[in-house]
Amino acid sequence: MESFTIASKKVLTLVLVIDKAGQKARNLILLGYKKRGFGAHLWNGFGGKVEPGETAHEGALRELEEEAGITVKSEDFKKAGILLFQFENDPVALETHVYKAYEYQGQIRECEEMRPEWFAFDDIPYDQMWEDDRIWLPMLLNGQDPFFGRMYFKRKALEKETKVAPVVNTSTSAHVNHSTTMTATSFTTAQPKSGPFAMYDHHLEHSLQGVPHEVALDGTIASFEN
Ligand SMILES: Nc1[nH]c(=O)nc2c1ncn2[C@H]1C[C@H](O)[C@@H](COP(=O)(O)OP(=O)(O)OP(=O)(O)O)O1
Repeated sequence: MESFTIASKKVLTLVLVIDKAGQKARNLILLGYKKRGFGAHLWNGFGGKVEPGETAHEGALRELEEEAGITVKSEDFKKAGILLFQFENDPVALETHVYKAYEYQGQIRECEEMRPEWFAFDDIPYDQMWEDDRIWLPMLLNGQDPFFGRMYFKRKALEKETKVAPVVNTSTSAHVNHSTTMTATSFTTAQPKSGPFAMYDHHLEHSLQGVPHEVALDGTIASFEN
């Protein structure tokens, strides 16, 4: 039975850097190819867990520097939204604070976790990104932020035919043929062995709305302060 009860949450950050005067006057977005960890093998913004004593804003700036080698002045750093990711039967919700920046300082560099690359707005690799990105990233790029999104990753049953070997009934020596259809429910918040995160074994539902001043999330409050 599906359950989306939140017992606790992790606060994460996600930063999108945009170059409006990019190559050949095309708008560009900086994404990172995640080489390991949560979301490995996907292109994503830069970010991670907010550390104790840090605000989401501070954590986002720190992660951007760690993962892409660049800094953004506080006044150029804008909150674009909050996304709450919930996984069926997982009581830990991921509250992700999304930021955008149009200016940055420093030299973009690869690190052991992320390989940064610029993409034209019309060439964003949505099929190699988290499934929810195609819902809210266009809003961010079109200036339709701030937004609040609640994304539900539901389990999807996978039909798997498993033929069980014939069983020999020793008392009668008769062959009894069993052919069983097994249904495997496959879902994980960890990464799959290969390819993008659970692209085939979950089903995404979502609701998006403008951000109220404070967002109540089953008893928890996410303040929408920058
Ligand atoms: N559904 C989703 N869509 C999306 O676009 N980004 C997501 C996402 N779920 C998580 N993220 C982002 C948020 C955050 O930037 C990153 C996960 O950060 P984590 O810190 O958990 O991962 P790491 O394994 O890199 O851990 P660190 O050791 O903290 O760097 O993935």
